[in-house]
This record gives sequence, structure tokens and C-alpha cells, in this order.
Amino acid sequence: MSSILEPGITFINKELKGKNIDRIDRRLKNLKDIFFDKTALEKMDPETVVYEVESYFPVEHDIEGGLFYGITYIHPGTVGNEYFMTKGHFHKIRNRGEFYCTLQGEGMLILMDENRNTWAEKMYPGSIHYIKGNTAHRTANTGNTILSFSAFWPSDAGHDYATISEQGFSKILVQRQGKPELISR
Ligand SMILES: O=P(O)(O)OC[C@H]1O[C@](O)(CO)[C@@H](O)[C@@H]1O
Ligand SMILES: [Fe+2]
Repeated sequence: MSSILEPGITFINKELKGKNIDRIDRRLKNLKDIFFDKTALEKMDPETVVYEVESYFPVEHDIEGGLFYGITYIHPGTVGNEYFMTKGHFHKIRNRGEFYCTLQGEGMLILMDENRNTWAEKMYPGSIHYIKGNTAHRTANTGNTILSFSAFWPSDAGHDYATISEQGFSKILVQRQGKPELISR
């Protein structure tokens, strides 16, 4: 499977040189918990790449005071009528916030507070999203091209994936008559 994360870096400053730059992809086989329509999922190739992330970790994980940076590329596609999307997470240190800035494509940022109230914000090139602490976040590609966005988050934030993989978000984003719609599960 070819990756869009071919070395694309044009410049990094000395603070990043020799530091950890990580590239991962997440495929359907890694995302079994998150999609609603399991019958549709079973009919698809488990090796299908849903999204890729390039992350820059200039300091150790869980160290207070640093910042991490990443670019996420979500491929276009659906599982049943649910858009390709990220796993989604709360931060392990719940009150840590994050910025997302959309670079290309169309999408929705799905947000859920700790009382399970879920809402969504439209993502388009140039849109800036401040995700406040205590808020789970997931992004979905609602267009026909790659959705890419940059993210900036505190180095001690960590990821709590378990809460979302066990309980999900209270709403899912589906395609209805060609348009995204956030509906209760
Ligand atoms: O971590 P997930 O839920 O797979 O989503 C990927 C995105 O979220 C981050 O983990 C940051 O919160 C980034 O690495 C990336 O932008
Ligand atoms: Fe995050």
C-alpha cells in the first residue's frame, strides 16, 4: 500500500533535528471499534488506509511544558454511510487543549464533552479550531479529496483512546442525500 507520507519535509529548525519524527497509518483493521455499520465494514479490505499522521515530538512524551505538532491526512471514503474518520480521543490529562488548522479538503470536527454532548464544526482550508480541554475530538473527511489538517498540542496531554473505543461518541456523522448529518446513535 503506497503512503502519501513520502518525505515531504522542506525545512526543520535545529530544535527538531535528530528528534523523533513519527509516521503512522491507520487502516480499517485498526479501526474496527469506531465504525457503526459492522456489516459494511466486514465487506471491505481490512488493509484500506483510512488516515496517515506525521508527528513531530521535540521533547519526551508526558513532559510538561513542550509542544507537539502533527499533520493528519484522511483519505476520502465511507463505511456504509459513515465517513472515513479518526479514532478520536480525550486527552489523558483531561484539561489539555489543542489547535487544529485545516490545510486542504473538506471535513467535520466532531467534539464531545464529558457529559456526552456532541456537536460538530465544519473544516475547510484556513479554518482554525481551538479544542478546549475535557473535550473528545475526532475528524471526518466529508469530501472527495484528502482532508489534511495540522494539530498542535501540549507534550504532556497524552491520549485516552479507551473511553472512545468502549463508549463511542453519542452521535455519528453520516452521509444523507450527499450531505453530512450528525445523528444520534
Ligand atoms: O489520535 P487520533 O484520534 O488517531 O487522531 C489523529 C490526530 O490527533 C492527534 O493524535 C493529536 O490529538 C494527532 O496526532 C492527529 O492530528
Ligand atoms: Fe488530541
